[in-house]
Amino acid sequence: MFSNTEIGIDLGTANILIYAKNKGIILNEPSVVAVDTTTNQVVAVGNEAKEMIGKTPRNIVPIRPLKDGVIADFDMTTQMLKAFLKKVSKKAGVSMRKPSVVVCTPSGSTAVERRAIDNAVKNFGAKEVHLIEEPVAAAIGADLPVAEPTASMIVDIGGGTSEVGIISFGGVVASRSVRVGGDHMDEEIIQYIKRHYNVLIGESSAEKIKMEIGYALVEHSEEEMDVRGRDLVTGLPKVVSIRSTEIQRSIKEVLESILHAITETLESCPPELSGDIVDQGITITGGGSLLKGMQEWLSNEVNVPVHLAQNPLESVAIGTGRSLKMIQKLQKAVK
Ligand SMILES: Nc1ncnc2c1ncn2[C@@H]1O[C@H](COP(=O)(O)OP(=O)(O)OP(=O)(O)O)[C@@H](O)[C@H]1O
Repeated sequence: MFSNTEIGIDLGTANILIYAKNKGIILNEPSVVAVDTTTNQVVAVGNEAKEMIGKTPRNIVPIRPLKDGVIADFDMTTQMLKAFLKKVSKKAGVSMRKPSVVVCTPSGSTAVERRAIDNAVKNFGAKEVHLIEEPVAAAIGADLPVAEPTASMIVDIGGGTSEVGIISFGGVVASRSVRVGGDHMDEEIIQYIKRHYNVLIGESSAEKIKMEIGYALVEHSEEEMDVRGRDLVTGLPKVVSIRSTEIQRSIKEVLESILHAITETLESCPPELSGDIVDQGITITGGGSLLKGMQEWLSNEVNVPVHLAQNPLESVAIGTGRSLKMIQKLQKAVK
């Protein structure tokens, strides 16, 4: 049924990934656009635009059109999507003649936004466009047996949202979506350092701290890191030394919200499927699953084995691309 190029797009809050059949991931860039406010034109997208954050002249504003799992700026989201599609058609040598496209959208997007994304991709020349739910895409990408009559549980911890789903027979049996993810951990780190040290640090620094010395709520040997920012009292640059236990404390609430979504989903799982989850465990995907200690902490909390997917950052995109074949089987992957 899909005779032309088959493309899967993970339209994430933090990153956008494009997957092409037989080629794999052909684009993986931050979901950022840089806009010239004097002309309202997009001047850069992706990596180039992200590098501009906090460093541009006043008229060039880098924005994240997707925020907290929803499309915050629709016009910019479609412009960004078009720019990326153009880029892959030029660079990756993927023919964009009437591609069949599956897009995984943030769970919080409304029917109007979904329709508009559908239109934006169709305007680009797509022959057909399907939208897919994030947990299903993540589960397919993580090689879980989604079409089997056995329950697979997936937790995708992204930048703006965390999605929990139990899937069986190609359909979602139970799910939860919370608007917390890795980006909120960064925000909490910024606030913590501001409150305790009177120093303001940028988003990129906060993300770096999280990746280097951030831990889920597990015991670990203390680590330290020097952080550069602006002293809020003197206005001058300042370096402070931060400990990993401080970072752990600052992101505790975000972690607990994710855990709460998992326990709620387990509670709403039909009893005959709960046994499968105890046997198979839970698979975690998304950038947030890479936080140190995440696997250990979650399995301790829910008393079920937790596995890290093979390509946690790419699972949704891979699953989105692969789902083209299964699209008719997937109950919820409808236009
Ligand atoms: N090694 C790591 N340790 C901790 N966090 C990480 C690591 N690598 C990436 N992240 C975080 O993962 C998040 C991005 O994850 P991902 O790319 O899966 O999100 P997304 O799909 O764009 O977002 P969403 O699913 O909310 O739309 C960011 O907050 C990033 O800082």
